Formats: sequence, structure tokens, C-alpha cells
Amino acid sequence: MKILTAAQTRAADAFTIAQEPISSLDLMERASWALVQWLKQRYSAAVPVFVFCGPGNNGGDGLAAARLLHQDGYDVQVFLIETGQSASADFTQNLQRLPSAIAVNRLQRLEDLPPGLPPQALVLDGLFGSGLSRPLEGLYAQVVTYLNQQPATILSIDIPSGLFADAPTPSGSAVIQADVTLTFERPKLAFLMPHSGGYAGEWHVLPIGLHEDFLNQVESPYQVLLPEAFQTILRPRSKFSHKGTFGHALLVGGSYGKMGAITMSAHAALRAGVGLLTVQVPQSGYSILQTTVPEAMVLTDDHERHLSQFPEDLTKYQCLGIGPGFGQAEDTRLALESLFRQKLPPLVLDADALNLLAADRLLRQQLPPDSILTPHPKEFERLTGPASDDFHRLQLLQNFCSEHACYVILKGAHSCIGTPSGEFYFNTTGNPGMATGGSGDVLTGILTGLRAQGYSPLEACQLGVYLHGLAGDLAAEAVGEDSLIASDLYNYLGAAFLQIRHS
Ligand SMILES: NC(=O)C1=CN([C@@H]2O[C@H](COP(=O)(O)OP(=O)(O)OC[C@H]3O[C@@H](n4cnc5c(N)ncnc54)[C@H](OP(=O)(O)O)[C@@H]3O)[C@@H](O)[C@H]2O)[C@@H](O)CC1
Ligand SMILES: Nc1ncnc2c1ncn2[C@@H]1O[C@H](COP(=O)(O)OP(=O)(O)O)[C@@H](O)[C@H]1O
Ligand SMILES: [K+]
Repeated sequence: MKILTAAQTRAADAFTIAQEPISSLDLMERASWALVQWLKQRYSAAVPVFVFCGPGNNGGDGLAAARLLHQDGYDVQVFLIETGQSASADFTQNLQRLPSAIAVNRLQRLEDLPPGLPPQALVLDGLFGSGLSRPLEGLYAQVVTYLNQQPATILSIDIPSGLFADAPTPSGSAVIQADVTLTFERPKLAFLMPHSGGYAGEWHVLPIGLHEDFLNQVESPYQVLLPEAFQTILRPRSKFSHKGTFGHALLVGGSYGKMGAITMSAHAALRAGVGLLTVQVPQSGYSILQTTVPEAMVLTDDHERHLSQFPEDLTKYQCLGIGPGFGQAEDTRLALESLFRQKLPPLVLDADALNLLAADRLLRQQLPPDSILTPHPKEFERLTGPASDDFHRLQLLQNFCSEHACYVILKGAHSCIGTPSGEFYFNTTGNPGMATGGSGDVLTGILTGLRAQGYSPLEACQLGVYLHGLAGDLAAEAVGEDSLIASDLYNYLGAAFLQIRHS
């Protein structure tokens, strides 16, 4: 699903109004109706609703929602922030349509605000939406600070007020801290970024019938991954298939004290459906691997505690995953250097393999095209240098992927896949229970297993991050986020496959 910028959203709005055709006022009514339908399922009419409106169409949505909620028996009060700014036409129309039974409070200074809102109250935040053009100041900023201090639940209409949809919001700006955001038609880029995503709270996308032709044609480099995409990607396992059909993967990693990392990757590659798996570890890992992952074949390095070599014949493998528990010993670095001079199967690189790459520009330049790299933000920073904000980080991601013709999964709450052609795919599965040691090792195993089965690098990245997060969500349903550990992720991978195969 494509993500639109604020400007594209305005264009989608205008296109829909002209082509459907529908009046702008009726489109606002449709958006507000969708919002109210959602809200009614979650909050009963016993909950008092306080609607805060700015001067634009976001405020217009708030007014229309206030009227619809009042019709449904909710106790609604409206607060208009009046700074002398002229209101939008649809705002004005909706203000005129407001039944006189709804109390309208006009706020011109901070003192006009009620001393406090009841904890059981629901605040509808309709101050500003996609039309925000500068950080909030004065009375608007004061109202935001006031609302953020209230014990009430805040539901933001479209976007938390004060948050820029597709540009960095300057730090220290007044932004609504929403509990829930109901956003129209498409998620906003800011919801997916580490520094701004938290403002949106739990967010949901409400379709409001923006014109299909526009949505199909509009070009956007940003997409979110949804399960529908996998119906065409996921391959069936045909009746006469055999283990050779599903590829032979090689995982290289592990060092003394970090053998668990490569063990978890191995489990994950197997659960991702690979036909055969070989794992190369230092000698001290031999019994560990043979005991804990009996399905895998094990090769050992000459060294007891760290890796210093790769198997000689790499041609029989369909994917080579390197990194979990790899270490950064000098021998290990030299082994990686000589590896890059050979003809190689598709690569997945993680953890210390990335740190070694980061420390060596020449090595980076030899990175084979179509490799998949899976850095967390710190590893990414080592590869590209620091980013000034989340949007700059996306720019660095794009530069890196196009310079090295590779795919980079920038891991996080919404892991982002960067591609050589400049598209970005944000993941929508996963939860904070996955913020636990070894989660990334599991992802490496999944990607290696998928790539060995012949999935393209982009398919493997998309399927891999989605399944990994979904396994985390299913595991969290069973054991809770607090107790989730990385091995739960490969243990729930089967359930995740079943869910996307049958959705
Ligand atoms: N297509 C859709 O998805 C649909 C969208 N809909 C809804 O419309 C919303 C977008 O509405 P919108 O364009 O009127 O923008 P909104 O944010 O309400 O306010 C803009 C006004 O505020 C002003 N202003 C800006 N920043 C400011 C600041 N810091 N401090 C003070 N003022 C500031 C700005 O003035 P200016 O920048 O010109 O100075 C302008 O006057 C969207 O989020 C959704 O809720 C639905 O109804 C229908 C379908
Ligand atoms: N809050 C979160 N929400 C969703 N996924 C998360 C969250 N925190 C971590 N993850 C996922 O868990 C994995 C952590 O990887 P990484 O930091 O490399 O862990 P490790 O090095 O311990 O294996 C990534 O795939 C990341 O997307
Ligand atoms: K808002």
C-alpha cells in the first residue's frame, strides 16, 4: 500500500472531488462518518466527548464528528481555538450545521480552558491535520500542552496535531501525544519513523473512498507491507517437490560465548522452509550445533573459538548468511575479505559482518550486488555515518542501496526495506516484545532460508520481515510481550506462515 505525502493527499482529495464527483463538504462528511463509526464501536455514549477544533478542514472534521456523535446520543462539547485566523469554508459550513444543543466554547486565551477534563473523557483532536505548515506556537501550543497533561484519552483526527506528516517535526515543538490516531485512507510517513511514530499512539487507517484511479497512478517511493502482497509472492510446495527443490543454505557465524546467535539463525532458516542447511562454526560450536539443531549439517573452522575461513566450495549453496555471533577477530576479517574475491551465492549479511564492512571502505566496495544487509540503527550509522533526523536517515538508506546495488533492512519498530531502485517498504508487524537479544539473528536465518529457496532479494526481504514480525505478534499473544524471547520467534514462524497462506 502506497504512502502519500501531505501534498499528494491534497491532490487525491481534489481529484476525488472533481472525478467522482463529490463536493468537498460531502467528502468531509464521509471522513467524519467513518471516524464516528469506528469510535462508536470502541467507546459507549456514556463517555463524554470534548472536540478541539482548529481553523482548517481538520477542525471541520471535528465539527462534523461532533454533530454525528450528538445525533447518536453522545454528550459532546466543542472547543474552538480562536486566534483571529480565517476558517476554511467547510469548517464554517459545519459550524453552521452544529445543533444548538451542543455547547460551543470559544477559546481566545489559556484561561478560557476548563481547569481539567475528566479521566473518562474522550478528546477528539481536530486542531491541525495534513495542512500543518509550521510548528505550533502561542495558544495552539498551549492547548496542546494542556491536552497532553489531561488524564483523558486523546483520539487524533488524521494526524496528531503539530506533527508534520512527511517532514521532520523540530524537536521541542508542541505535538499532541495521541492514544489513538484514526488516519484517512493511508498511513502517514511520520507514523513509521522512530522519533515521530510514538505521537500517533495506536493508529488505524480509515478508508474514505478517495478515487482509485488517483491512488493507482500516483507515484510514491514509500509503501507499507500488507498481507495481501504475499498471496502472489508465497510459493506453494508442490506434491512432487523434494529437499533439493527448496535450496541448500549455508550459515556462517558463531564464536566462543556467542554460539547461541548462529544456533537461533539455524533454527529460523529451517523453519523458513529451506531444503538443506549447513552451518559453519568454530570448533567449540560443533557439539552445540549438532545437539541443538540436529536437522542442520555442521562444518567446523580450524579455530577453536573464532572463525577464520569459509568452506572452499560455495557453489553448491543457494544462499550464504553471515554474521550472527561472527565476532570481529582479525582472522575473521581476513576471511571475509578473501570471500568477497570469489564467485558467491546470494548473500545475507548481519551483525559483525556489517561492522567489519563498516570499518573497511574497500571491502564495502566489493559487496556483491543484490546482497541483503540487516543493520539495526547503530550498525547502519556505522555504515553510513550519522543521520540528522529520521528523514535524512531514509536518504542515507537510499544512497547506500543505490551505490552498492543492495537491499538494506533497517531494523526497528517498523523495519524499513531500502532497495537499489529507491523504493522503501515499511513493515507493519512486530511488537516491543521483540526488543530482546537474538531477535535479529532469527531474521537473518529467515532471510537466508527464503533466499536459498529462490525468492528474489526483494521478495525475501518483504516476506522475511513480515513473517518475523507476525511470528512475534503470535508469540506475544501466547506468552505476552514481557516474556517473549527470540526462540519464540522461530517457534511461531510456522503459525505465521499458516496465517499468511490462509488469509
Ligand atoms: N483528503 C483527505 O484525506 C481528507 C482530509 N480531510 C481533513 O482535512 C485535513 C486537512 O485540512 P487542511 O488542509 O484544511 O489543513 P488543517 O491541518 O486542518 O489546517 C490548515 C490551516 O491551518 C493553518 N496552519 C497550518 N499550520 C499552522 C500553524 N502552525 N499555526 C497556525 N495555523 C496553521 C493553515 O494556514 P496557512 O498554512 O495557510 O497559514 C490553514 O489555514 C486533513 O488532515 C483531514 O483531517 C477530510 O475532511 C476530507 C478528506
Ligand atoms: N519495538 C519493536 N517493534 C517491532 N519489532 C521490533 C521492536 N524492537 C525490535 N524489533 C525487531 O527485533 C529485531 C532486533 O534485531 P537486533 O537489534 O539485530 O537484535 P539482536 O542483535 O539481539 O539479534 C529486528 O528485526 C527488529 O525489527
Ligand atoms: K489532528
